[in-house]
Amino acid sequence: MSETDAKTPTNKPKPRLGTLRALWPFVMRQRGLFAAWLVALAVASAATLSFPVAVKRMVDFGFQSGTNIDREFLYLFGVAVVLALASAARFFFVSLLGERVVADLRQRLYAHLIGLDASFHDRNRSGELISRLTADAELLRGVVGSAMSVALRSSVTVVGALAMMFVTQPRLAAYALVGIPLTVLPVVLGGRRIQKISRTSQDRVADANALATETLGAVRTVQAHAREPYERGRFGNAIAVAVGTARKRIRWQALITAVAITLFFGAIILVLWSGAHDVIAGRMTAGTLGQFVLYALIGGGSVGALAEVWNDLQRAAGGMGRINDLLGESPDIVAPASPQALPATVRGEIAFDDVTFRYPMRPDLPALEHFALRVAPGETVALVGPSGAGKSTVFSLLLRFHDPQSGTVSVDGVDICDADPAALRERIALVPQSPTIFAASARDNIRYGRLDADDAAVEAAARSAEAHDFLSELPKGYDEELGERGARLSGGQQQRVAIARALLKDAPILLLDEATSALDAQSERAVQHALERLMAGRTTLVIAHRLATVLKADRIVVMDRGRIVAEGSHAELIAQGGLYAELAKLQFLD
Ligand SMILES: Nc1ncnc2c1ncn2[C@@H]1O[C@H](COP(=O)(O)OP(=O)(O)OP(=O)(O)O)[C@@H](O)[C@H]1O
Repeated sequence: MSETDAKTPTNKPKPRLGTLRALWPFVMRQRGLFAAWLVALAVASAATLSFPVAVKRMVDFGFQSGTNIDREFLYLFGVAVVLALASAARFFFVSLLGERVVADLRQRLYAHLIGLDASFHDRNRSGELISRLTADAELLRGVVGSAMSVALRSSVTVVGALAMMFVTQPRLAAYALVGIPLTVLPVVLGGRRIQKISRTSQDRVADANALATETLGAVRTVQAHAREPYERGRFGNAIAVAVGTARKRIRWQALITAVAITLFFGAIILVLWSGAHDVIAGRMTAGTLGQFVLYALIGGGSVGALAEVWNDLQRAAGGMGRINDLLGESPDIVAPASPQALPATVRGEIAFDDVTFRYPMRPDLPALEHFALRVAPGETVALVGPSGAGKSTVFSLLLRFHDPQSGTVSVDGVDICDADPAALRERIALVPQSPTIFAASARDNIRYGRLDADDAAVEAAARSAEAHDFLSELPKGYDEELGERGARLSGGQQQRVAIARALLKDAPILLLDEATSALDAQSERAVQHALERLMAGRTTLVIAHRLATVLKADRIVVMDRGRIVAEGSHAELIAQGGLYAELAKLQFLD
């Protein structure tokens, strides 16, 4: 992917109304509802259009003495009841259709987003993606659940009313026909503009959402800096900008509606004026003019509705364009068509061969350069180096979050580019520096390591990780909700939950990013014990920050600027002096 593509979708050409076609497959998955809606729509429209006929009968015959006026009113009421029932059915089917289609779309979008690779998520803010999932999807609910309905219903009504106007009075109808194209023109022209503004408007909403997601997600940092007023101001500004753009769109929409309605009714009134003269001259009955007036009003109302809906469709096309862009993103990291199976006998051997890698967002700076490392099954290798040396990148490449530009990474003798990423990741357990604790029960948090583990296995893992004691002391024990990002646990406790998760996963390869933050002595010892149990019998790559860890490693690899600069045991490396000796002095104060 080139760098211009790698930017956010903002630079892509704006979508046309045609983007809404992408909704069609989703609608077709609800065929039954769609068909039921069409039937209800047809019945309701027929009932609407037969109203003026009933009115004409009432006026022309019902008011003549000697006829049965009651029957005419009964007929009128019958039409009203059919209209009511059919309208209710139409509303029910189309609203449900909207809900289902949007639910389906959101589900697909989420499923797609969560599968996109690290470089996609590096360049897209999660808050913005959430906005696509919510605000943009919401716009489409409006389209399917209402705009589509109004559009079709109004079109049917306009055509029907026009046809009936011709049946009633061809000459007057011909006059009215001239008025319609006049009204459609400004609507179409204005619609283009609205779509453009609308897309910008949705982008601003996404900006505000992204900001809120980020700051609410880091609320402690915000409060610790006493930056609540600052963040309130920033969010307020983002919202104000969003409202400003929306206002522009609304203004255009209002203007177009006014112009369309004026033109249409202007034409109708002109026609009526001429009809009124016909009635006075005795060329037409009053009932016929009444029927014509009603058709003209029904038709005119529908044209107004179409004008509004046209604008809604333009807005939704903006949203759908965004969603389409996202659905069109394909991950760079995919399983090959016929992935090579990793050997059945798991050894846990790792090899980096002459790997050079630059992050897509930093093409100028190699994060790893001619990096070569072999780790034997069961060996523990400590990675040490200054910040930015590329230690975490080693993990990312091994997990295949990114592919190197040159060189190969292999596990158990298989180039990981030839393997299925899911199979590869099954063989690796990661304990990150700040573990991710989900807003779920402690049990489910540990079970994230192996979803089918039973309660006994979860508890055994927690015991080995020295997490059992504090977990069972929680008010609800293992069923206690840990709060978003583990807000209810201390740092050391969070680490032990993460270790329990990795123990449960029981993968042959362990990637461990040691926490830099100092724990109290007791917690530290518990974490160390838990880690020892976790590392036993596994190939371990550890980004080490503690002397104890470094001393226990089979080998220490010193990295600087993406390269390996020294290798050996602690004593050997200290004796060599150089970067390691310096780092040791600074870092391993204990
Ligand atoms: N997602 C990313 N996009 C662009 N550049 C990145 C990304 N992640 C890391 N880098 C850059 O790659 C280089 C190596 O980073 P890496 O995170 O591997 O270093 P590290 O040794 O783990 O550092 P630390 O000990 O501070 O975590 C750094 O220069 C960093 O700025």
